[in-house]
Amino acid sequence: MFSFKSVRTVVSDLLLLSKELRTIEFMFAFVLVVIIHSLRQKKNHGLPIWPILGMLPSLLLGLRSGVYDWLTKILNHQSGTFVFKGPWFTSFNYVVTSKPKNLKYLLSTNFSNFAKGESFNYIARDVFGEGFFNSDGVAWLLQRRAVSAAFHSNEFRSMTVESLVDLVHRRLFSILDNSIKSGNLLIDLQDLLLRLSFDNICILAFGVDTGTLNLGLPNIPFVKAFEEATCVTLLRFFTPALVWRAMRFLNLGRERRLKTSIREVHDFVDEVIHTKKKDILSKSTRDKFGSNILTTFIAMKDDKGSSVPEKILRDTCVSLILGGRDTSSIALAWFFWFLDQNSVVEEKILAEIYRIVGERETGSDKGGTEANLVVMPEEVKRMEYLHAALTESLRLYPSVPLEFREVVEDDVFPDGTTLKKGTKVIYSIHAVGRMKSIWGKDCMEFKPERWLTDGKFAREPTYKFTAFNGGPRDCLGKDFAYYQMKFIAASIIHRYRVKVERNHPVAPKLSLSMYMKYGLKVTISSRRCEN
Ligand code: HEM
Repeated sequence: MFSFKSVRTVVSDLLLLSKELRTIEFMFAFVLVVIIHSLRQKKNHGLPIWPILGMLPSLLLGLRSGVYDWLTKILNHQSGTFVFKGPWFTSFNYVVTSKPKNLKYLLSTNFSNFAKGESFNYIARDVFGEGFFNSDGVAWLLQRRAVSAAFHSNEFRSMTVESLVDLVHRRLFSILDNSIKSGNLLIDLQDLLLRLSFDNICILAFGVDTGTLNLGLPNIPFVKAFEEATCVTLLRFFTPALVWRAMRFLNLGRERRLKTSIREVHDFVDEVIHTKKKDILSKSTRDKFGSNILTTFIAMKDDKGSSVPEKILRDTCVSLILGGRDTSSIALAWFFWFLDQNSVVEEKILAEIYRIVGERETGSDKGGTEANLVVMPEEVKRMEYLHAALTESLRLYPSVPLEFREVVEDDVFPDGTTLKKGTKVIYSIHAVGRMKSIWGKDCMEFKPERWLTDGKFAREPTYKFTAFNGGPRDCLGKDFAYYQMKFIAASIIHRYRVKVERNHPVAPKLSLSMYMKYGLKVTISSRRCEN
């Protein structure tokens, strides 16, 4: 029998339940509306915008899957520009672009309104200080002028030729020959190329032979520390400032590793500067590699007769290593990976080398098939197809994939995007090289021919091919880099066949420079055996 009381309890329980159900229903509906609303933002903004977190969840997913391709996909979808909105109440917002007309405006037309800026300078200051990659105004201009004068001197050019012959023919070839003798061992070509360009820039810029490409491939702690430092610095750009600053303050995680790496990088460079200064003062040892950028910097005096401060010397050296070591070796690693999949291109490069060295005057080393052939500087310059193939590789895998700027005064991009003073701008060099609107439907294919007109290399404007930047901040080492890359590539291709390991994983690493994340594992065989 039901009592009146128990019926009342059941009814009140049911009422309570239905109230709770309604609350749950309401919350569910609310969450659904928020999700639908956030996802619908994707159509207009390129990414969902979530309450409080903004676009951060998508960025975290993008960082996991590969940030360069992720950005390129959004940029292609958004016709070349989108605004990244970070969490509420933070300044973690960016205008991201890859539109040529915006780039022309930013790099050249209104260059002075797009600085490296205070916030980016702060992010990279721990590693690069006030070095030319990380400074604006007078500090940048003075370093640029000094580096430019050194790069364009005849002495620098002839030293480049000399040191490359030694590094490639004596050191690199010994290692490659050894690997053949030992039964075609797997080698990491990217690692060898990085060692080569590191030794080369240290010889040319500092007059110091670091010998990382010597037989036995010695471990130099500086190298690992440098790679770690550039990697963590890039991650800071994609982390809300509050988070990475807190991690730095508490000495946690990657910020802790960064601190150790920076110490090692600075110790190495300080030691180089200290030794050079001692050499100059004592004059007891003659500089083995003649004058170099560092000795020029040490000797420089301002109007008041003061020398360049030690800190600026260090910052310039660290920037020179970044510019000189990573860029051209990484570009070569991607290039050899492309060649492995494009045997026709490799054959064309080989044919070009044979044709050009075959035209040498009688009496000189004719040796198109000569094993020890040393390619001469004038011959390197005439290698138009090789130049095109390297450029094509850089289009798809630019050594510097992303660039960062800050807007100085309120402005508007030519595509109509509003830029408030202090807006942070990222331009994706990686995306510019992969836009259908610039390169056509076959933009993802590796085709050196797209750079050739009547067999001659035809350059594109710098705001379409931005691998070397453009305008007043364009790459000062471009000619040097092309010479170095062409000389190394021609020498290797002429003498060896390079085969990439089957199923070798290939992906770009997240860092300031676009290393191959897993290196480039290859086997080498001698072409002599084929003739
Ligand atoms: C494939 C090879 C290279 C590529 C793709 C490349 C790319 C670039 C890019 C994108 C910039 C602009 C950086 C910025 O403003 O933040 C730059 C600047 C610069 N690069 Fe290169 N670079 C290469 C090789 C080199 C080499 C080998 C050197 C020197 C040994 C060098 C020296 C410089 C210098 C000094 C600047 C500073 C320009 C300035 O801020 O005024 N680069 N390079």
